[in-house]
Formats: sequence, structure tokens, C-alpha cells
Amino acid sequence: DNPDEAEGFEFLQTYDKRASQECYLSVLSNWAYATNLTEENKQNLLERSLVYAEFQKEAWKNATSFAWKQFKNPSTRRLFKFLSILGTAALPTEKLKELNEISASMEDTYSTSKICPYSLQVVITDESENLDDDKSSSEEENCTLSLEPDITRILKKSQNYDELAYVWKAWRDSSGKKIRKRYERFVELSNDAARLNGFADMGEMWRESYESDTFLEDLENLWKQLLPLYENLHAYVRRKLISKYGNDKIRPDGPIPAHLLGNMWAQDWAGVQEFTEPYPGKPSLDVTPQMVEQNMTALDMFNISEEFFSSLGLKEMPPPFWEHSVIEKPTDREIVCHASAWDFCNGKDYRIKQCTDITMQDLITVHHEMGHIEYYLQYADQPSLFREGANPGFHEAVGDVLALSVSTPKHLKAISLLNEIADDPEGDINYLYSIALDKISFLPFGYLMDLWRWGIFSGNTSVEEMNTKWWELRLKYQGVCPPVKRTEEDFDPGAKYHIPGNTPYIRYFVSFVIQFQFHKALCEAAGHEGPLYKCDIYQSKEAGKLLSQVLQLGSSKPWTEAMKIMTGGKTNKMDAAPIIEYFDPLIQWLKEQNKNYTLGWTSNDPTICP
Ligand SMILES: O=C(CCC(O)(O)[C@H](Cc1ccccc1)NC(=O)c1ccccc1)N[C@@H](Cc1ccccc1)C(=O)O
Ligand SMILES: [Zn+2]
Repeated sequence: DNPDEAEGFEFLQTYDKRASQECYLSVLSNWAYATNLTEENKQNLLERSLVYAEFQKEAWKNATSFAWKQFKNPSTRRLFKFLSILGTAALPTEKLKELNEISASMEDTYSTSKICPYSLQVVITDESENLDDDKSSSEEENCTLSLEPDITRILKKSQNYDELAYVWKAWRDSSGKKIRKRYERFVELSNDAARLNGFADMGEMWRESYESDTFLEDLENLWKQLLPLYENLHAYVRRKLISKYGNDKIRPDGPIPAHLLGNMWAQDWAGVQEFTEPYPGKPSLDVTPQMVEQNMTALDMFNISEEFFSSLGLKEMPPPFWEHSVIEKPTDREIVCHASAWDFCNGKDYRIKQCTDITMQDLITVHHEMGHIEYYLQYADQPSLFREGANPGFHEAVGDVLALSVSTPKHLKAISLLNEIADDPEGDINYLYSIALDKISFLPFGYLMDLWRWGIFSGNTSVEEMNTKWWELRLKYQGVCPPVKRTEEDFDPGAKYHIPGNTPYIRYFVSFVIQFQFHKALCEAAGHEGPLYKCDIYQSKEAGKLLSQVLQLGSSKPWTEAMKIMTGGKTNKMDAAPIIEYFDPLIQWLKEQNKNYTLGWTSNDPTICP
């Protein structure tokens, strides 16, 4: 047949080998910087990134010299299709250098941001009377609170309205506000790169990963189906917060002040479980106290997670994982604490970097990160261009699916993290409520993050109104408001890792929908009977086999085919029915609780709580 195709196939073999070597060197320098934020490591990373870009440009030139669209073999065609998108390496060297420099420096600003303790804040205002400034400088030394674990713990534990408002504002002043100018330039350079790849803007280039020309309307349809769940949870939690903080702080038909929900971005509301749960007095579902009491270590948490994966017959972590991973925050250097899972492209070296705190929330995150590693291991034999998730949402869903089983009271009891279970309808409602505070509360945030970013990349949102637009979306979708006035001097999106980290976010919204499709499919494969929320796939080799079949594909097939395999042919789409089925008993209960109250929220100024 077509000689070009045989030559093209040869080219891909040599490319694959070189790509894995270049990728290893690039990931290693990225790892060195992320785990030790020094100027030297930043310079090494920037140099290595330019070398990697040259290699990609060379490969792209060769690949696009083939008439690959006429190739007969679908896999060969797909490999060339992926190679034909060069990415930011398409930028002229000077612009690429500037883009990488801005990117590394925004990541550094975010990851090393510190704030002063609230108590100190009170003292400083008292100090302002006398101009004894040497004292204030000594106070500066105590301004060492970082996001993980310090500020995260305060937001979970404190129930002091003013302390929470102080911490909420101080974090934004020290992270987002500081990178606004750099982000504006970053957007320009990103769009230059996107246009050089034939896309209208970087948002369009990001959406390419979903290989669907109905992606935006599919997302909007999912949100329309999920909004009633969110509105009912929001109305119930708002009522509970009003009784706690007073109706002078929160209007019964207004948005919820964003700093009261136990999380810096109000993206999960697990922090309010204790004082809002439907049936108080039942055994707590937050096993953090037991973990601390048992002197559990980060390593124990990783072993618990790995054991769940191997109980399904999935792959265990290889030796380099245990040797090179960084699973605790170092005390002698600055690192990027935001968790991540790394593939060093050589089929052997895989690592997690996580500033693990001994909490249930972090046990769930360990499963999330290990899910990424499992996916890496499952598709390790694919060509390098297919060593990706079927779509980015698939990659985010793997660990979360297993965590849905781990979180069940039955499983927590089985691993001695829960002493007794309230195995009755009220206990079930409490359980569903605790999962809803993680999963349902997240949905609008998971959606709006890239609605905002796509708006910036496309120019629909001008750089002069970035923060105003952010709070309009935060009001419209999440029904939250800022406790202190926000202006265009601020840059609140920049206070969330994925903005300075330039990590797309719609993948998490997709994941939170499809992980329940996966859970339902794996529970059926495991022979589970009864309500979906009671399913625990632990030790089911059948469930493990089905999951492995899907994960081994990597991105070698469009994600719609992977979805068809997972659901046994039922669907090839994202489907909200399983998440709605999972939470149904809770939704009925919440509707009953809310029947004499207002659902939804209004406010005439998104930039300050009414
Ligand atoms: O950001 C994360 C977890 C980090 C990660 O595992 O998704 C990480 C983010 C990251 C870090 C550096 C560079 C790129 C992305 N993603 C990965 O490690 C990753 C991404 C793609 C493939 C393989 C691994 N979760 C999100 C959303 C989320 C997910 C699940 C539960 C709660 C919240 C958040 O915290 O807002
Ligand atoms: Zn992830």
C-alpha cells in the first residue's frame, strides 16, 4: 500500500524512543524545581524546557511532511493527528522563554505565599497607635502561615466569622493579587501559541482534548440536570449557617459568604459537616480523629490506598515510587505543595508529590493521586502519544471512583477507622450528606473555573473586568459572595492553584459526573445489589478487570469508545443519571426539609456580600 504510510510508521518508532528520553529529562527538571523552589532549579527547568521544545518542533516538522490524513491504519492516523498539534513550542524562542518564565514565577509566588496569624493582626492594629516600628518588624517574622497545612486547618476548624474573613482576604492579598499583571501577559502569549496551532484561542485548544463538537452544550445540559441537587443542598446549608452566624450575616434568599464553608474556595463544604448534619449525635463520619489517635503516618495512608488497588487485581506501585515520592512537606525547603502524580516516561519511574496532612480529606486525596499513577501503569505499554487519559476527566476520575468505596462506613469499619456504624435510615442520610458536601457542592465551582478562563482567552471577558466577571460567575453558579469588597485591584482566580499553575479545570467537573457512571458500572461488575451509595467494590477482581480494560487503552481510542466499554455498551456519553441515582434519598429528604423555604439566591452586587 501507500509507501508513505510504511515510512510514516517507521518514523513513529524512532520518534517514540527519542520522545521518551526527552520527556524523562524534561519531567526530571520539572520535578527538581517543584520539589525545591530555588533560582538554580528554576533556571535548569527553563533551559531544559527550551531543549524539549526544540525536539518537539523538529518532530512536528517531520510529522507534518507526511500525508498522514490519507493513511489507512486508524492508530497510525491518530498518532500523527496528536503529533500535528505542537502546543506552546510553536512560539518563537523569545516568546516561549517569556511564557515559561512567567509560568515558573507565578507557580513560585503561589506556592511560597505566607500570611500573618489573625491574633498578630489584632495586635498590629493595636500597635498602630505608637510608631514603635521595630516591634512590627519582629511581628513580620511570625508571618509564616502557609496554605498547607496551616491555613487549610484554620478554615476547617475556626468558626469565628471575623478570623475567617481575615484569613480569606490575607490569602488573596498574598497570592492572587500579586500575579495579576503576569497573568494578563500570560494570556496574551498563550493565545499567540494557540493561534500558531490553528485555534482561535487557548480555550479552544484546551477543549480539543474532548474530541467533541457538542462539548459546551453537553456541559450546559449536565449543569441544568444537576442544578436542582445543588440548589437544595445550598438552601439547607444556608439555613444552618444562618442559625449559627445570625441572619444579620446571611440573607435567607441571598448568597452564602464564601469564607464560612470550610474551604478557601468554597469548592467543597466538608468543613461544615459537624454543625450542619441532618441527624446530629450519630457516630462522626470524619475519621480524622481515629487516624490521629492511631498515630497514622502519611506512609500508612499510601499503603492503605495501594492495598485497595491491589485488592482489585490492579497494579501495585513500583519500587522507584516508594523511593522517590515526596509525601510529606519538607521542613528545610520550599516546594509546590499542591498534590500531583508524575510519569517519568521510562516505564519505571512514577512519583507522587503531596504535603500529606493526617486527615480523612487527605486520605481521599491520596487515592485521587494514586488513581493517576494506576492509570499511568495501566497504559505504560501504549506508544508515548497514547500515554494520556481517554480524556482529562477520565484521569481525574480513577482515584475518586475507588474513594467512593473507601468512604463507605462499611469499608471504614473494615479498615478499623470507624468503630460503629449507624446502619439505619438516619445514618444513611448523614452519610449521603457527607458525600454531597464533597461532590455536589463542587459541581458549580468545577464548571465556573473554565467558564471564566475560556471567557478570558476568547476575549469575551476583557482584562479590565477579570475580577468582576469572576464574582459574577461565583454568584450565578455557586451562590456565594465575598465577605470583603472586591475590586479590579484584586485577582481572586489567582488565589486558586490551577490559575497560576495553568492547569485546565473542566476535567474535574467531567470527572465528578463520570465517576458515578464508573462507580455504577464497577458495582454491577462486582455483583453489588441494593442502593448505589452502599456499594463497596473492595476485593472485586471482576470490577478490577473491567476498570483495567478501560485504563489500558490510554488515549488510543476516542473516550466515547472507552465509555462504551466501561458501561457495557449502555452509553458513550457523559450521563448525570448515576450521580442523581446515587444521591436520590438525600435529594428527597432535602426537598422535604426545604419545602417551606426559598431555593436559589439573588444579590444586586456580586462584589460584596449583601
Ligand atoms: O487539583 C486537584 C488534585 C491535583 C491533581 O491530581 O489533579 C494534579 C493537578 C496538577 C498539578 C500539577 C500539574 C498538572 C496538574 N493533576 C495531576 O497530578 C495529573 C494530571 C493529569 C494527569 C496525571 C496527573 N484536585 C482539584 C479538584 C478536586 C478533585 C478531587 C477532589 C477534590 C477536589 C482541586 O484540588 O481543586
Ligand atoms: Zn488529579
